[in-house]
Amino acid sequence: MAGEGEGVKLLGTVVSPFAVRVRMALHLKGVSYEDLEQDLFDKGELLLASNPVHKKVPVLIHAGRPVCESLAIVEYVDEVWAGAASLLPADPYDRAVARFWAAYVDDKVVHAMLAILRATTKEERAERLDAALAAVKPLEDAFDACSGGKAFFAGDSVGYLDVALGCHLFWFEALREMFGVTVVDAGRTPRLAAWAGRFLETETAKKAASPIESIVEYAGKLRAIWAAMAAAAK
Ligand SMILES: N[C@@H](CCC(=O)N[C@@H](CS)C(=O)NCC(=O)O)C(=O)O
Repeated sequence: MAGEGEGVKLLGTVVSPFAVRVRMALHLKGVSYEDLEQDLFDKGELLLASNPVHKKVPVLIHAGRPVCESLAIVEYVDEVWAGAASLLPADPYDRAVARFWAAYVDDKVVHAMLAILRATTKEERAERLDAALAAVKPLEDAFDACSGGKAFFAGDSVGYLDVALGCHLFWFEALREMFGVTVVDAGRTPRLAAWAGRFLETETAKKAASPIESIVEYAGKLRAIWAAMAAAAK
């Protein structure tokens, strides 16, 4: 196994929630790394060679070897830098539950968020916001069982599921700025809203945060590309 102290590089972008997730894990574990900002509209050789299957960020390069997929990277970081507090729960059942919800976030919540961004009319966006609120509701319902009534999904401090969901809060905020929609809503999901407030106050969230204006700019570019593709397909 590669040594803990050997060179760590992160191929990411400042706006990628999945890269933010990895930055959060590295911060929690106290790992120093080099952040290599990628241009996703003009992918570089290192990214293509490091993640030839999906060609996506983030990729963590540790001692020259690439690790792909943000949740796999978080688990890798957790295992390699085992000296710092564990991100995943110690109990196998709790670990399985945390992994289940993290996969749920990346499937249902991310899908719902992108659907809002892709909407082309106000009506479509309103419908998709309802779907997004329905997608986050099960996480609201799971919060007490996961947290044991404590501040974070992982208990007294931030852990695996906190970073799995928390990395998306900056995009939620960008959607609010762009379209006035609120995905984690204090009225409908009060526990999640309170959790989000606490999470954003942590040093980890502050250190890894994406600037909202950069997300808005990037999201605008994506929407322009999708609109051009739709027009070309007509
Ligand atoms: N499941 C992947 C998702 C990564 C992902 O979607 N990355 C986006 C940026 S947020 C990307 O690299 N997109 C470039 C592309 O699709 O070509 C993970 O968790 O790492």
